[in-house]
Amino acid sequence: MKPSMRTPARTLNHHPPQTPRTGTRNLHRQNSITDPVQVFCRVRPLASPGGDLACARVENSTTVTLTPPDLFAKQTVSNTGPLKETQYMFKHIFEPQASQREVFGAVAQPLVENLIRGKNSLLFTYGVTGSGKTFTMTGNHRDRGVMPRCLDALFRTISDYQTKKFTFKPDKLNGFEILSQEDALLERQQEMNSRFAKGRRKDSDPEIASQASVEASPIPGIDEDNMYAVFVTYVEVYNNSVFDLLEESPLNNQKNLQSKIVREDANHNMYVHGVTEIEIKSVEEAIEVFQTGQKRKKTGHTLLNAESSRSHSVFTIRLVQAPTDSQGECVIQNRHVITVSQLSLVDLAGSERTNRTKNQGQRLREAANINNSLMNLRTCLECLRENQMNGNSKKIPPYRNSKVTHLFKNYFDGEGQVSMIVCINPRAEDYDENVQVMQFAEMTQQVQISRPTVQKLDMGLSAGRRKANKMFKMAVNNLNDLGHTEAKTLEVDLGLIYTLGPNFPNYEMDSPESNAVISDLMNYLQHRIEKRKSLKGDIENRCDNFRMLLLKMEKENMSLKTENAALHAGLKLEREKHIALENKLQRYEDSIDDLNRKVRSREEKIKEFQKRLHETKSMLSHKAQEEEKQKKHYNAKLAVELDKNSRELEIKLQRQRDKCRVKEEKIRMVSQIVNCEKLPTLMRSLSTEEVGSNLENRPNIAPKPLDIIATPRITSRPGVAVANARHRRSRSTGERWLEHRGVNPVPLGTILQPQLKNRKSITKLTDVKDLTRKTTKYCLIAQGADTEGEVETTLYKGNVIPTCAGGAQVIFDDVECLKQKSPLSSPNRKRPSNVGGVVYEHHLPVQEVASRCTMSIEGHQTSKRPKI
Ligand SMILES: Nc1ncnc2c1ncn2[C@@H]1O[C@H](COP(=O)(O)OP(=O)(O)OP(=O)(O)O)[C@@H](O)[C@H]1O
Repeated sequence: MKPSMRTPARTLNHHPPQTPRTGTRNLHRQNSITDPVQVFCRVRPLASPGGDLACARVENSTTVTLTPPDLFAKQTVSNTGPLKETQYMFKHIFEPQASQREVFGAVAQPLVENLIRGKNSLLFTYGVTGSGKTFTMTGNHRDRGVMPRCLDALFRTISDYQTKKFTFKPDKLNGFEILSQEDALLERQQEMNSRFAKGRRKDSDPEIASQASVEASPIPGIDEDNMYAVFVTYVEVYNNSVFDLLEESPLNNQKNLQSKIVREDANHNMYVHGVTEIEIKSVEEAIEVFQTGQKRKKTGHTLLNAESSRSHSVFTIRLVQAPTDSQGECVIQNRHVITVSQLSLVDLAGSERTNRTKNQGQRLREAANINNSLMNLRTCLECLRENQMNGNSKKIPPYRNSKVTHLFKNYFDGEGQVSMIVCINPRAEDYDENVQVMQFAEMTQQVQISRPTVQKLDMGLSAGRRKANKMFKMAVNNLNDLGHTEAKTLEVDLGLIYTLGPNFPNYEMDSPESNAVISDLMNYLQHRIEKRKSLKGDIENRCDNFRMLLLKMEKENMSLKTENAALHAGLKLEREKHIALENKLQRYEDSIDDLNRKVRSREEKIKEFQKRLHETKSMLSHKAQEEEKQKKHYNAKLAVELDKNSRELEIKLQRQRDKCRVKEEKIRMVSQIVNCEKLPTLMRSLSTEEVGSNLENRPNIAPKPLDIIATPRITSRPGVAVANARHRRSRSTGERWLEHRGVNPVPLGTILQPQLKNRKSITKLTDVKDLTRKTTKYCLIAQGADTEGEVETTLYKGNVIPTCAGGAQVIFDDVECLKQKSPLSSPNRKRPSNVGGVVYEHHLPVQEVASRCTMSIEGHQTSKRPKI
C-alpha cells in the first residue's frame, strides 16, 4: 500500500506523519498503483492552408505522422541519411479542426473531477513557439481555452456548496486554517470597506462575463456533505525566477515585482513562498483575476509569434473542502479535517532555435533561459524513466536546476495525475523542432506517476446529512403551515434517524405533484417520531447504566490521577536532575570549547615559532656558509702573507748572515794581522777606506792604528776588492747576468719581460765559477701557483760581489713578482700547478684558444708588477 501522506491532497493537512524522503520513494512507487503521464497531441491549423505544406498528418485518433519537407521535393536522401516518415502514437490526437470544448472534455475535465475529489493534477502544454500552447491553455474571447473552462466546470459543480468568503484562510505555509463565523464576517466587512475605498467597480466586466459564459455542465462525484472554497494563484517563471503576477505592488508596476522563492511544505509539497492567494466565488471573478495577472505576464514580439510567451506561466486552482457538522449546516471548526487539492495549469514558453527567431539581446537571453528550463524538464523526466525501468533510484533528477521542475517536483516524485498537451504547428519549417518535441513526448508517456489517493477521516457523521437537513426544514415548515405547530419543536436529529432506521428517502420536488411527496414524507416522519418516543425510554435506561459506568470509571480515574500525580512528581525530579546534568554538560562543553580554543591558539603559536626557528636556522646556515667562505678566503690570504713574510725574512736573514760572514772575515783578518809578524806590510795592502767603513760601526772592536792592522790572508785574486756591500762596479763596464731558473719554466709571454741583457742561464748552481767569472748580476727565477691557482713568477735580483777569499757573494736588492691571470679561470677552478717550476698543462680546445688570445692581452695589461 502506498502511504497517502505523499499526496499533496489530503484530509489531514496539519501535523501529518512524515514519510522518509529518500530511498523508500521508489519502493512506494513500485508498490502503489501508477499511471503513465497522459500525453495528448494537438495539431493546429496551418496559418495559410493554401500556401503552406504540412509536415504533420493525423492518421487516426491516436496516431500522427511527421513527413520530412525534403520528401515533398521528391528527395529521398538527405545529408544525414535516407528520409522517411515517422509515426508517433499518443493517448489522443486532436485534428486541426478540433474544438476547444473537445480538448477540454478529453484532457481537462478528468482533472477537474480529480480536483473535486481531493486529488492533485498537473496539466502543461509543450511545443515549438507559435504552435498553439497559449491558445489551448487560455484561448481567446471566442474560443475559450482549457483554463476558463476548468473554472466554469468547477464553479458549476460547487456553486451550492460554497462556504462564505474567508471561512478558510491561507496560513502562508501552503495550508489553510478555518476562521470562526465572527472572524470571517469581520474579514468580509474589511474587504468590502477596502473595495469602497479603492472605488472598484462591483459589476463584472461584460467582456469578462462573456468569456465566462456557461458551457460546461456540472461534474459528478462531489461530496455534498462538504463545503468548498476556491483559491487561485498565478505566477510566471521568467529567466529562471518566479514572479507573483497577482501581487499588489505599491505602484502597480510589474517592474517592481520581487522574485519569489520555491519552498517545500510540511507535506513535501512545493509552493511559492509568500504568493498571493485570492479566494474567488465565481468564474467571472476568477477570469478577472487571471486577466489582471495576464496583463503583467511577459510576452514579446518574435519572428515566429507576434505575441510570444517569454515566460512559463502557472495558474493554480486550489480547492479547499471540509465536512459540515452533524446538522449539515456549518463547516466543522477543526483545521485537521480540511482537504486541499490543486490543479496546476502550466503554459510553457515555446522552444525556439535562435537561428530561426533571429533573436538578439534580451530576447536571446530569454530564449536561452526558456530552452535551458525545457532541457532540464526533459533531463528530469529521462532520469525518472530510467530509474523506473531499472527499478532503482540511481539517478537523482535535477529538479532544482530549474524553477519549473522544482515547482512540480512533488508531482513527479510524489502523487498526482500529470497530463501534457503537445502542440504541433504542421508547417514544413517547424519539422525539425517538431521531431524533437515528438521524441520528448514519446519519452514522457513512458514515465509513471503514482495515482493520487485521498484519505478521509471518519468523523462518524451521516452521509447526506446536509441534504436531509435541508429537506427536514422544508417538511417542518410545511407541517407548521398545515397547523401541526408541535412540528416546530422537532429537533433535527439526523444522526439518530440514520443510525436507527432505514435511509432517509430521497425525495426530490421537481413537479407540481410535489405535495404528495411532502405528505409521504410527513407520514414517514410521524412514524419516526413514534419510534423515537419508544427509543427514548430505552435510551434513558441506557443512560442510567452509562452513568453507573461513568461513576465506576470516575473512581478508577481518581486512583489513576493519584498515581499519575506521583509519577509526575517523580518525573519532575528526574527532569530537574536532567536539567542539572544538562547544565553540567553545557559547562563541560563550554570548557572543552575554551580548551579547544586555547589548543588552537597554542598550535598557531607553535607553528609561528617553528616558522621562526626554521627562518633562524636557515639564516644561521647561510651565515655559516658565508663564514666558511670568508675563512677559506682569509686562510688563502694568510698563507700568501705567511709565504711572503717567510721569504722576506729569509732574504733578511740571508743578508744578516752575509753581513755576519763579512764581519767574521774581517775579524779573522784583524786577528791575523794582530798575530802576524808582517803586520805593517799587510796593513798597507788593505784599503783604509774599506777597513774603516766596516769597523767604524763596531763599538766593541777598538780602532787600532793602521800600522798594527794586518791580514794574514792573501787574496788569490790580486787587485780584486774584498766583499763590500756598497761595492758597485761601474755600469759603464756593462752588466752580465746569471739567470738561475727552473728546468722547464712556464713561458711568461707578458709584455713586462725581465730585462736581463747579456745573460747566462743555468738551472743548477754547481760551479762557483759561474758567479765569479765576469758575472755582476744574479737573478733567481721561481715559478709557482698563487692562492688562486694562477702562475706567479718571482725574480730575486742581486749583485754578485767577489769575496776576499776568492769566492763571490750575492746581495739581493730587488724582488720582482709577475702574476699571470687567465680570463677563463673561475674562482673555483684551480689550475694544476707545480710549485717547483713544473710544467703547466693547458688542454684547451682550438676555439677557446682563439678567444683567449684576445682576452689574454687584456689579462696581461692588468697584471701588476709589484716591486719589493
Ligand atoms: N488550434 C488553433 N486554432 C486556431 N488558431 C490557433 C490554433 N493554435 C494556435 N492558433 C493561433 O496561432 C497563434 C500562435 O499561437 P499561440 O500564441 O498559442 O502560440 P504559442 O505556442 O503559445 O507560442 P509561444 O510559445 O511563442 O507563446 C495565435 O494567434 C493563435 O490564435
